[in-house]
Amino acid sequence: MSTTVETASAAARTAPAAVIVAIDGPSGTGKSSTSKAVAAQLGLSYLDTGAQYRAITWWMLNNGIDVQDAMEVATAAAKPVIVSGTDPGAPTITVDGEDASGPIRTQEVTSRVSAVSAVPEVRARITELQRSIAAAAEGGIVVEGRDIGTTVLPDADLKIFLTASPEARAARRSGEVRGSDLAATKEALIKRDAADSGRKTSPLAKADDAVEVDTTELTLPQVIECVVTLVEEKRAAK
Ligand SMILES: Nc1ncnc2c1ncn2[C@@H]1O[C@H](COP(=O)(O)OP(=O)(O)O)[C@@H](O)[C@H]1O
Ligand SMILES: Nc1ccn([C@H]2C[C@H](O)[C@@H](COP(=O)(O)OP(=O)(O)O)O2)c(=O)n1
Repeated sequence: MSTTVETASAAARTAPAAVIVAIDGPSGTGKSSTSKAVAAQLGLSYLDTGAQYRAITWWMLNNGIDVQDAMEVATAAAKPVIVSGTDPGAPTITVDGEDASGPIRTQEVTSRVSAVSAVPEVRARITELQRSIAAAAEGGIVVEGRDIGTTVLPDADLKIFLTASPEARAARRSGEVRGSDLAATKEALIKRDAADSGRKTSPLAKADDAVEVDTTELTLPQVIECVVTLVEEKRAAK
């Protein structure tokens, strides 16, 4: 009996406390790259919530749903089965059992995702899924998106809001696609940010208690180091 108690308390002394980290911000600020690296370095799970909104958008487009028709989108919102893998070293996403990780990154999905993700029934469904994934991550999790700190996980242990100038963000994004037009990338990115920030239901916003990190002049390793330090401080205080 006493051995069990001693073993349990020894484990509590050695295992780091589980932390829930919310990382939000607009497109191209470094959320995905930072979140994956931080989670991998600290042994946490990882969830890309943008991939889930992209996945439901991809399903709508494949199933003949008019994504400009909010009623049609709302009616279909419960149909696709979306499963996210939370290993930061190999994140996965399937829709109705099919690997969706490639097709969700097409230009067509990118240009439609803001309309679909503005529909309240879509947000309710995906938010519930995100909360259940976070609750199941026993060792802690880094969840990245637009409304994680404000709506999905308002009690997160640490909230980070990443920003960067539109110029830096557009340069990063267009650097990913060979031959892409920088001006057009910047215009599309600003348009998507405006749609995501302007929607009624849980818009892109910084939570009052989030730490804002401007990544414009920082390298990715510097941003990762900054967030790792913040997470370690929170863990130590738990
Ligand atoms: N601080 C940084 N400096 C330079 N490039 C960066 C930085 N952070 C991210 N990147 C690069 O910018 C691109 C977009 O980053 P990503 O993590 O996908 O952003 P987000 O998830 O916020 O849209 C990626 O190619 C990534 O490697
Ligand atoms: N928590 C979230 C995450 C993403 N979304 C929506 C709004 C975004 O424009 C799209 C795509 O998100 P994603 O993070 O993949 O976007 P990036 O192109 O990586 O910046 O999904 C959202 O509404 N709420």
